[in-house]
Amino acid sequence: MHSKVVIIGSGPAGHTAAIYAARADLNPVLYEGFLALGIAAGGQLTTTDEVENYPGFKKIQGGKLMDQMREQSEECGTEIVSQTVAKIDLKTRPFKYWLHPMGDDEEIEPEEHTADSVIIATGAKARRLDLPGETQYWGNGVSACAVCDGSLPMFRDQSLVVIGGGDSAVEEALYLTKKAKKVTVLVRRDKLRASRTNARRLTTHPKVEVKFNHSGVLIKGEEKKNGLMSSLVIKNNVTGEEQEIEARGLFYAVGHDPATTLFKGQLDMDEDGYLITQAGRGLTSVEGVFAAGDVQDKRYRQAITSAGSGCVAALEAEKWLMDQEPAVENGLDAENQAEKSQTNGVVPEYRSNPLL
Ligand SMILES: Cc1cc2nc3c(=O)[nH]c(=O)nc-3n(C[C@H](O)[C@H](O)[C@H](O)COP(=O)(O)OP(=O)(O)OC[C@H]3O[C@@H](n4cnc5c(N)ncnc54)[C@H](O)[C@@H]3O)c2cc1C
Repeated sequence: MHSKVVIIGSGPAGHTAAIYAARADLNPVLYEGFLALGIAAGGQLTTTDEVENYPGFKKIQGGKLMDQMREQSEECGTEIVSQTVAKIDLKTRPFKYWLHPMGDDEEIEPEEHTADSVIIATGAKARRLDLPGETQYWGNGVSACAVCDGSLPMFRDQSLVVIGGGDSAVEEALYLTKKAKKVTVLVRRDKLRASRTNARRLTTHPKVEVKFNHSGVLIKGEEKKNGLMSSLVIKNNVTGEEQEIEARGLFYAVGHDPATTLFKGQLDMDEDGYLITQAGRGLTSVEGVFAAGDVQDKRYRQAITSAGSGCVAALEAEKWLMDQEPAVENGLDAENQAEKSQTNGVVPEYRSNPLL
């Protein structure tokens, strides 16, 4: 199969890109994944309950919001394929890619597909600690996103715990202090990895207690269906001593893994594996390949910012494809053809990516 635009990923970034590309008559094909990275089609929002900060919806279930986005992209004309992209070759154009028949652990299908442009919206996965009780109380106290969930009524005027020692952990803990009674921050080592300013803000905040050399051990709570968490057993890593502390909420701030394994060695990435894009435009280091959403954003990681960058990536892809048309329609002369093959398919006068 050959497509003008292929979108990989099915979170808010992927579906927004699909809506824009479909409305521009680009006939996009969106691969929503079959439990890619262990996340259902629809992305991270399918793992949360209430979303209260997506404009237009005062309160909506994460899964429902994503179902509605999917419906909208399909109605606009997107072809949605429930498979995971297993392999991609971005070295020459048209780009080539292959699929897993079903889940990530399945063999790769031999059939080769091609695309003129690719929008990467594969997202990221918040790291979990696999503490006992985590699955039981996930969404009922345990979360991986304070900015997303910290304002929920269940956390107001409550004692909360954040685990992590970097700048994200500090920012998440400070965010929680606005509504919580108390925030305890568990730091595995004897110091924070945050900037000095952030560290000072945290350690001097009247609602915050930082416990260095401490880890979480066991999450406890109500023993009924959808029961809330109520406490956390913690351990002093130096003395081995354990204690139980009051905790209505537990927020992991131990990092995210961007879904970029497919693109290693092909696209520029930062030291944490996030795709590097040109700020505000979604252009990656390869012309014709765009990225949107959490896969290229380690700072904000919100549904609305992902949707916004999905729109940008689709508009950039549309413009870029249009810029290619004269070369295709008018036919390139032999000299240009030779130059094109030597420049990885990029004809200099049609170059729109200033990074190249
Ligand atoms: C528990 C939790 C609660 C949250 N709550 C909120 C909230 O209330 N408000 C808010 O604004 N944000 C919230 N967020 C953050 C928000 O979910 C993310 O910022 C947003 O979903 C990122 O969107 P995305 O489009 O970049 O990708 P993602 O949502 O990460 O989706 C990417 C999708 O692509 C699929 N995929 C990956 N690789 C492939 C492949 N090779 N082939 C095909 N498919 C693939 C993945 O399986 C996944 O389904 C929350 C996050 C979490 C974890």
